[in-house]
Amino acid sequence: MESDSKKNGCHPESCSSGVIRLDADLCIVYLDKAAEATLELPSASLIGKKIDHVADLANLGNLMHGGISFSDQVILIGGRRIVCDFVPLVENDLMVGGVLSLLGSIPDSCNDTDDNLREILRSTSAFMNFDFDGIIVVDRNGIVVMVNQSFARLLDTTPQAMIGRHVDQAYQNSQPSHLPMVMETGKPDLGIIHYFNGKQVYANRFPLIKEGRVIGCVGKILFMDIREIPLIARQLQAAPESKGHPHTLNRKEILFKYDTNSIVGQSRKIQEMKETLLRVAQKNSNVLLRGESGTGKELFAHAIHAASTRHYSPFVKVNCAAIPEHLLESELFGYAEGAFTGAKKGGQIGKFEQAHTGTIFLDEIGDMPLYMQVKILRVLQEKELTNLGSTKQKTVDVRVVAATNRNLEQMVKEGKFREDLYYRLNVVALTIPALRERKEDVYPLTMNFIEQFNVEFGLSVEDLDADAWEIFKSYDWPGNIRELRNVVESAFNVVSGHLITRAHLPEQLTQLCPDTTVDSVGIEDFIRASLGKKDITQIMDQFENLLLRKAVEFCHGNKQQASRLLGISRQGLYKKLSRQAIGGSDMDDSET
Ligand SMILES: Nc1ncnc2c1ncn2[C@@H]1O[C@H](COP(=O)(O)OP(=O)(O)OP(=O)(O)O)[C@@H](O)[C@H]1O
Repeated sequence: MESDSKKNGCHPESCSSGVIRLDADLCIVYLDKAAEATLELPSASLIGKKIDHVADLANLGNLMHGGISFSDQVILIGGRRIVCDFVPLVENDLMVGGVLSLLGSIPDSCNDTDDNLREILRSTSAFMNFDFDGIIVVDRNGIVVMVNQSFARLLDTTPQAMIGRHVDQAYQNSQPSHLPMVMETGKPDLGIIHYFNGKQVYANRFPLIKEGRVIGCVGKILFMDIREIPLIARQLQAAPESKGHPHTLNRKEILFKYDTNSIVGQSRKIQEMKETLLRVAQKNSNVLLRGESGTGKELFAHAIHAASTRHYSPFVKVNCAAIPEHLLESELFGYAEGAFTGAKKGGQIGKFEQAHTGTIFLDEIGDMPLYMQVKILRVLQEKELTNLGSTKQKTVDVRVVAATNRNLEQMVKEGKFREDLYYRLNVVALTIPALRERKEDVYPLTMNFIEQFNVEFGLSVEDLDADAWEIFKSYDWPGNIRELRNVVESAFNVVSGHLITRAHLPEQLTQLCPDTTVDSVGIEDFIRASLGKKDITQIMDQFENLLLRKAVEFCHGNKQQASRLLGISRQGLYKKLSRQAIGGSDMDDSET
């Protein structure tokens, strides 16, 4: 029988913490009080010492020397196991030192790890952290002694929170671990499907046997989601053999165009929405996305799919407003061979079937005709559909994400939208706020689009000038993010330098925020209005413009005299007039 403390496990104590700064040779240059306490030596005797003289780093030492960061790894200090992170300090591509953060110790009282197992852990800890597949190691008592980041991430936790706990306590929201059973039988458990935090994973488990004795057990997750397996098989089958080398599967290839990271925005509203989205995505409920046109409803729909367990299955978009009414039914539900004149041989699969096991995105759902609403409701309720021209019922498993910018409640009242369908779709409603309600997102969105268009246009635009930013901030963006994106794109068509200025923006924006000129408000007010919005070159430009015009005016248009008045050559004056686009700047010899 295990003691209670063992059963409950122990996890790192926060008391053994601290920060140690190291130089390029991994000698201690600074340590805080907490680290001093953890090392149990006064700082004076530690400064200048090599870190591997005071701690057993095992293979982690190689990583530190190589300037490679790691987190949640175990080192030994005075026989105690301390969980730590390492971040190298790099200048001009050279490692100039690093910071070792001690996160907490795993108490000895909870850890009578076998020496043989300790040795295995010491020699494998470094590579385990970088393994893409999830790996966990428990000692013979079932206490987690090592777990890598991939594994912990699957459980929405960190290695630090798991190490030291009994494996029964360490898995949240999952089937109980089979590792204790494998240790009991001493036999490997291969190709097992295990339910882990909302996903079915494919795993192997091996007992660790030394001198005929089980000293622990390793679990290794081979596929983080078993739906990956047929996909990989399909990709391998389709691999071009003619190239002479096997097609290596890049996991990115099976990922998506957009995911939650594609949603740019730092406003509280958008951050909260992203959190809700991640929570909602894990469930299977239908989602209704509301928001004005261009707020990002489609982007959110993609992100929900990408964050859901359906993400290896298709995401199928249907724009309900764009499909001619007479084609809607066959588009959505497919048709059987010979269903109507001109029907394809073999029939056609509909959008719902295409989305089987995945997500269907019904955009502009408010534009769906009433008779089609009934049919959609049936698919949602019965999970069954019938192809046009057929009597055979087919089962479909789809999650519906619908979107609209129309007032569905009003449409229900007016009898234009079915109430029962409304409730079916509105299980989870997410309303994306208009851009004018979260102006703080204008900056990150603009910078994000600048980055995208730099690649697309082959330019190196860096920023907007202060005046253009002012316009962006005061404009209301009725077309929301789509309009912002279009404005940045149109600026890319005319910009030549590193900055987007007022001159590159469309009239609809600049008209609403007229420029303050010296002429319109006078010198004092112009300076007051410009400081902080325009830089010195722009302000001086305005003064030069005024001065040039006044000089030419004073000389009744005689540029020769005006140039003398300004103390510059005639050519110099023409150049300046031309640069400032002041009229009559063509060389006119008659004036000489
Ligand atoms: N938060 C965001 N971060 C980055 N890009 C965004 C964001 N929101 C929207 N976009 C971009 O803005 C454009 C419009 O977004 P989207 O098509 O998703 O809007 P929508 O609400 O579905 O519009 P509509 O109602 O007109 O169909 C797209 O190019 C999209 O990628």
